[in-house]
Amino acid sequence: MLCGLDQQMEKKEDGGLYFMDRIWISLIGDVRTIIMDGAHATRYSIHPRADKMYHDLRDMYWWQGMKRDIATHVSKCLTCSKVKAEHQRPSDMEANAGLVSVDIPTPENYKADDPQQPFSRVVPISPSRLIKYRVVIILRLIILGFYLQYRYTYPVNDAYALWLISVICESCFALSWLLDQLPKWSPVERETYLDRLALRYDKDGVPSQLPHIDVFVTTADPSREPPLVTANTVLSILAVDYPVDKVTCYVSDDGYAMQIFESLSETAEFAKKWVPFCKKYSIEPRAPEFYFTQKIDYLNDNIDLSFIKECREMKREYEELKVRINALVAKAQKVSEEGRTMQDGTPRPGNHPKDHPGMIKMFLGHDGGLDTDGNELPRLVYVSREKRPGFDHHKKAGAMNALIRASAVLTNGAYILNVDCDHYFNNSKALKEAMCFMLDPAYDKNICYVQFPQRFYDVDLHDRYANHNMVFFDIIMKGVDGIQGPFYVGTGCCFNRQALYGYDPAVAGDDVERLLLMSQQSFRKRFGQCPLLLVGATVTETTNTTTLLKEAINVISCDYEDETEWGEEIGWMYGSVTEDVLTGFRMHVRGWISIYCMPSRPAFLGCAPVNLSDRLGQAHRWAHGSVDCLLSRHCPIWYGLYNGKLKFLERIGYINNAAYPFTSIALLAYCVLPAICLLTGKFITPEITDVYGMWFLIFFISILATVILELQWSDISVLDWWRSEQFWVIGGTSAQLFAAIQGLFKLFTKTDVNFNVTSKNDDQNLNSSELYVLKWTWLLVPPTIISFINIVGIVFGVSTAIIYGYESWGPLFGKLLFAIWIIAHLYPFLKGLLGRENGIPTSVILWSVVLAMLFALLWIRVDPFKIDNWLEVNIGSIVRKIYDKLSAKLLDFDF
Ligand SMILES: O=c1ccn([C@@H]2O[C@H](COP(=O)(O)OP(=O)(O)O[C@H]3O[C@H](CO)[C@@H](O)[C@H](O)[C@H]3O)[C@@H](O)[C@H]2O)c(=O)[nH]1
Ligand SMILES: [Mn+2]
Repeated sequence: MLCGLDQQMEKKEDGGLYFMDRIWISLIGDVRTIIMDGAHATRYSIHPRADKMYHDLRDMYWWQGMKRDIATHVSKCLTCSKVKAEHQRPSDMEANAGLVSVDIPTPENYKADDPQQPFSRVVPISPSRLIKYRVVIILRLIILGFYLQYRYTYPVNDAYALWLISVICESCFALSWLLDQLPKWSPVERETYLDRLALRYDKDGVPSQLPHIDVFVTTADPSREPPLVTANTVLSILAVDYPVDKVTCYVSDDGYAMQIFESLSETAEFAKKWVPFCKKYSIEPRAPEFYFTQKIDYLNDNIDLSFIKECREMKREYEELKVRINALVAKAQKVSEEGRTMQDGTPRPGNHPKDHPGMIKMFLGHDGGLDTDGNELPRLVYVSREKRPGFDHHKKAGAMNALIRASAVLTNGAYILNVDCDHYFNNSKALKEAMCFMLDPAYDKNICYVQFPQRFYDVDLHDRYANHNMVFFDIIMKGVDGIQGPFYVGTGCCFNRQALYGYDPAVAGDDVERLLLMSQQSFRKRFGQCPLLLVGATVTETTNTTTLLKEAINVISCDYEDETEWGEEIGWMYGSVTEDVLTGFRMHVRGWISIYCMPSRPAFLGCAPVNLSDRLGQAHRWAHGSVDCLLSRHCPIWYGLYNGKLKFLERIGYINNAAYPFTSIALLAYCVLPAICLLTGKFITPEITDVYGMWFLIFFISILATVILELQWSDISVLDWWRSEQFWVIGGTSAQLFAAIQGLFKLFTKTDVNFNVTSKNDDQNLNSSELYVLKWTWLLVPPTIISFINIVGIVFGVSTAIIYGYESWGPLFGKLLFAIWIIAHLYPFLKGLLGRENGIPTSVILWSVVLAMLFALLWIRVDPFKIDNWLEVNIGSIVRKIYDKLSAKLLDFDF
């Protein structure tokens, strides 16, 4: 269908839309000898691609027909009032139109084992579980209402401020809980049928019908993202289980690093041996570093001897590749010290990561040589977009947009999958998994992207800093998947190119119509000057490579985006460090749906930040991005409210995603409260009455019940949940708090946050000592203070209770629980903070602080100088006492 495009654009004047549609019909007619318009049909029947087109069309329209009926399409095409029937089958339609007799299968001869079955299905979550879950949510909401009402109506008279603050905080938490809870109302899980996909698109013996996919890999900083990590990702892509001529791997290098470029050419050479090896033995994963560190059981009886031999051989080859890449890294370090600067120390122009022309280099592919088995390999393209000082390059989003354009010119895959350089393909069928949704006619081409969960390979055993983020990836994402689809999380996501071009789903289905509707001028204004982009979807096989490369260099230049809609309306969105959520949001507003795909073997595995400072830095960047989003014109509360197609609950999900950093202000206050209570002896509620106790208990049980049921349907462990809870408090009192405050500042001053790339270790045997490496940042201050004052509060509370005697334990109990609850949440933080330096375990330091303070206070207790009135003990008196004691000692001292 797309081939006819050029002719159509030329002939636009003489028929417009009507003309186009006639061609479409005549194509069907052409192959099956039904002629609608003799002249056109003969003209196109000679087209060599006609047969393939017929199949495409049949797939597309017949399946849509199952739902909507082909007749509607035909009537639309013919603009013929004769075919009005909305629900006619092809046979009736023939009679009406008097021209169609295509042998499309009718529902009657549709068989169960027919390959034309849906490629995926929604696996419902057990209804009994779901019903229980929903009932509990509603109950919790009611109980929350009563609880809050009780709190509002019984202020604490002797500590009004404490009460007021705590009630405000609790209301904030209630609101944030609600925002968080609503989108989890109807979670779903999915299952794919790769065999059915293969039956229809990828039959043995016939050329594959699967669409072309461009895979994007981004790398930015060679010192934090070692070339070996990127090389492994690239190898896993080149070896992916997908027709080789239908995959192209683009590597975007924002660091303009020699070592990345050169290691890519080494990687391409190595791929010639690695790819056939992977395919021959169907190994997983196809990233050598991770394959070889798996335990391979050479002693297994069934194992093929030739496999053992080749495997050892490959392993040796890979070790050599590693040596070569490491040598390149070492060389580059030397060069960057000498070569990149001029005599006077200023950077050499044109050869600096922040000042250089665009560069593209193609490896492998058609003319890049064959692998050791004589087969072609997927093409590999290195792209480093132009950088000029003084330009806003828009960080990762800018890099992605440059890639969209370069790939449009060079290969123009209908789908785009993007991964971070450290996220390798752990499941070689990942592309096919995505296609199970993209090509499924049941979705009627309404899918903008298929998102895979982020999984990580190098998280410490206890996942101390909640890197796995299970609550997000296994609960929240499944929840929104049941509404309009998961959020885009920046990596491991397969896009429909049309959606990235900013089209609405309804228009995107019909490329031809779309291109015709858009005048040349508005096209330019939107996409920029590149004529090849203009023709968008045309097959560009005829143009020679040099012209294409020249054009590709043009589209990755700095000023290409001037006065276009890149980053504003189309492509990856600018204006936020977390370009990802915003990009997905724009698509959902346009009415697209997205899909969450969780194959049992994780599709991609990435590298998580190892130590506390990196983790907090990342959480800070995310939170900052969310705040940006909330305060930008893309604020999910308002954006597209009137003419957008965002579903209500999906909107709530996005609002929660953008507003969560602000809860941290309430959280901070709430974490300080227990310490104040302990030190002043006051509390946030009037003395604990039976009514309050009852409401609190019921409320607590309802929280527990929702959590338990949630863990049940989502299948995550209590520990995973607890880690997320802990990190909620840790991140909330540091990263998110700062982001919220900075965001508010940014409203007035125009400062921007940096995209500090998270460092990735290429040695995936995690060095546990690194877990405790700590760089000092301001982010650490608030949680440290909170922990400290709460520990002091506990010590103070306990020791005064000891002083008072046991009657005073009663009222203390609530306060102590409150403080311990906070310390328990901050525990991983304290462990990270105190680290394991010099082999002293954290617990020792913690305990010594606690014991020392206890001891000091006990010492006061047995002090011979008794305080007259014990009942008046408060901070003042204790301090006074210590002071008295010290001064007495000092006075005694014989100078
Ligand atoms: O100017 C830049 C900055 C970053 N990157 C790339 O962006 C990716 C993500 O960076 P990373 O430091 O690994 O951030 P993470 O926090 O681990 O990444 C998560 O969060 C980001 C948004 O903050 C998303 O873009 C990522 O896809 C998502 O995995 C990496 O491949 C970088 O090479 C660029 O290409 N250009
Ligand atoms: Mn990362």
